[in-house]
Amino acid sequence: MKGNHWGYGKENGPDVWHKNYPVALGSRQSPIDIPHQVSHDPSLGPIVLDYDHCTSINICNNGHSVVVNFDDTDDRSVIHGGPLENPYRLSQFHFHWGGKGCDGSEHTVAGNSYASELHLVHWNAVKYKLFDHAAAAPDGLAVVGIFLETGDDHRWLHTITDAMYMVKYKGSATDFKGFNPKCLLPSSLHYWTYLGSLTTPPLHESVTWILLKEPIAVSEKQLGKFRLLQFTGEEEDQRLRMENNFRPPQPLKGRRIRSSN
Ligand SMILES: NS(=O)(=O)c1ccc(CCCCO)cc1
Ligand SMILES: [Zn+2]
Repeated sequence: MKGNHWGYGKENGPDVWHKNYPVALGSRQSPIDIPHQVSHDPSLGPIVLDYDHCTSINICNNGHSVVVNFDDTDDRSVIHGGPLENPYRLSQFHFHWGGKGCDGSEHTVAGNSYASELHLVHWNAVKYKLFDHAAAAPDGLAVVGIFLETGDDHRWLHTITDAMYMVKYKGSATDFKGFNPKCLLPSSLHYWTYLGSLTTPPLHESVTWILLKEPIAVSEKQLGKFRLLQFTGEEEDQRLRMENNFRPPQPLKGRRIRSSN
């Protein structure tokens, strides 16, 4: 991986991330496979997403995914409840997906992948001053994972896919105001939760994962628009289509996965 930064290719993909990020071989890495039997924990309350005053800022292509960033300078959009001791502030959301007709989720359920996975990234601003401090702390982040399966058009996803032609190349960004990710939630907020990590470098073991059991449906056409994005910048000779930007499941290493009701 000399010089050529981490990515999802043969030379710089998940199998070699450990060379620059040794925590890749750690004891609480993500994603994982969610097995059939998960212990139900009646003490686990509902997860609450207070996004009514959320402020989206822009949508950008960071060379690894397409990301919608939020104003997280105050507690205007937080999640709380469930396994969380504090409220966690919404910072950004992004996606992971596969190639045409291939699955691209990061977490798998009883060995099965979904077409894509949406991550709503939140940080513990009660205990940490900055996102990057929280991102390196064991109780710093809470990521809500939502599975996407192919089916009917998603009524609201078009606002995101329509903006993608503006952020085709790595390093591009455009205004993206007034988007409330509540419209991307499934009808049920039942979830699995476990302690894990960022699924991309720096792979910090700082994430309380909250995976919603119910997937949302998006059309193959909508997913196809994700694949118009490129890993590479406008000025680069190589034109690498952004797809298969997912890390495969990692060893559970004795961790407990809990299920809300
Ligand atoms: N795929 S993920 O939700 O685990 C995720 C979320 C956020 C980051 C950015 C970490 C920046 C550390 O300074 C990286 C990965
Ligand atoms: Zn992610």
